[in-house]
Amino acid sequence: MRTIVVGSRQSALALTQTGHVIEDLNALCAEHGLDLKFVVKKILTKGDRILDVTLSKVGGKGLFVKEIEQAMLAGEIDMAVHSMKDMPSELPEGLVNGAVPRREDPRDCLITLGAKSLEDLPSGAKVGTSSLRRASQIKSMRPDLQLEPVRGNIDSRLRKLETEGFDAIILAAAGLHRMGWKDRITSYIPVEACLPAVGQGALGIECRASDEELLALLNLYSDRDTSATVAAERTFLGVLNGGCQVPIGAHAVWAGQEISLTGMVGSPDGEVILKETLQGKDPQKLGEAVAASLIAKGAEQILAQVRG
Ligand SMILES: NCc1[nH]cc(CCC(=O)O)c1CC(=O)O
Repeated sequence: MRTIVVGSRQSALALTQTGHVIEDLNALCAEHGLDLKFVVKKILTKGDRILDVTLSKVGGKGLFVKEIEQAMLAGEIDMAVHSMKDMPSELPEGLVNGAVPRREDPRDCLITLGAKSLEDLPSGAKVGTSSLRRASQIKSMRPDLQLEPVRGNIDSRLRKLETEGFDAIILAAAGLHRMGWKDRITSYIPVEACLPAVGQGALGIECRASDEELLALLNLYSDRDTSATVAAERTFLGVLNGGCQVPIGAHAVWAGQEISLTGMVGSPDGEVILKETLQGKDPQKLGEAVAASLIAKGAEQILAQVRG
């Protein structure tokens, strides 16, 4: 019997996601007669240590994954579960994304103290989000709202809704669903109104490229439909050279025999929202085509202003 050491960040969401994946993998092992056991090892990442500083100022992609990847390359851990949204586009030599399990709800959602929906919020209401993508799209619908940064893990953001005078905050539905906190959600924001972050709601499972035994199991776990739609979204983001600190959104779904990908680049004030939807069979070509279309509409000028 081999023991697989699963590295995880210490946040409640990371530990919960890791726990869910281990449950699924245990079930798959039982079903396929595989003799593997999983244990969790907590890792403190740079992103967790500086959560209260302005993350975008510290910069650098993959603030949450670097330490985990180093531990994996050193053989201290064997695999790690990441939110696809936080996963850098390039993995270090020797590591691979072994599985993209079936996606959770990709939408953003609103958690309010009183209002029933975004439309229902009074003029001037204070809405918490640190995401330029969310701020841009919400401002374009409701320029009268006051958007303010709110940092921290989802549990501390929910607390801040009450302690820091917000009327509402916006979070990814997937995180709340996984935590079992569905009842905190006031309303879901349709993807047509607010395109999610690339990969939102999806997980990626990283392991060493040489770990054939684990890769065989992860291959059974991976969801082909989610893999392809997330690949289209990530190609789109890669062409625009975006991380999570830029006002870029994308969402891909299967529409019959093809993938339909919508991409968005917006100005932080919400005055310009560029969008394109295209269909295609090849995730890479589709991601590139949607990015090319937005570049033709002026996406690079908007992004250059944001990057400063
Ligand atoms: N940026 C932080 C982050 N990374 C992943 C999730 C949870 C949802 C997901 O899997 O996309 C969240 C919280 C949020 O944005 O509300």
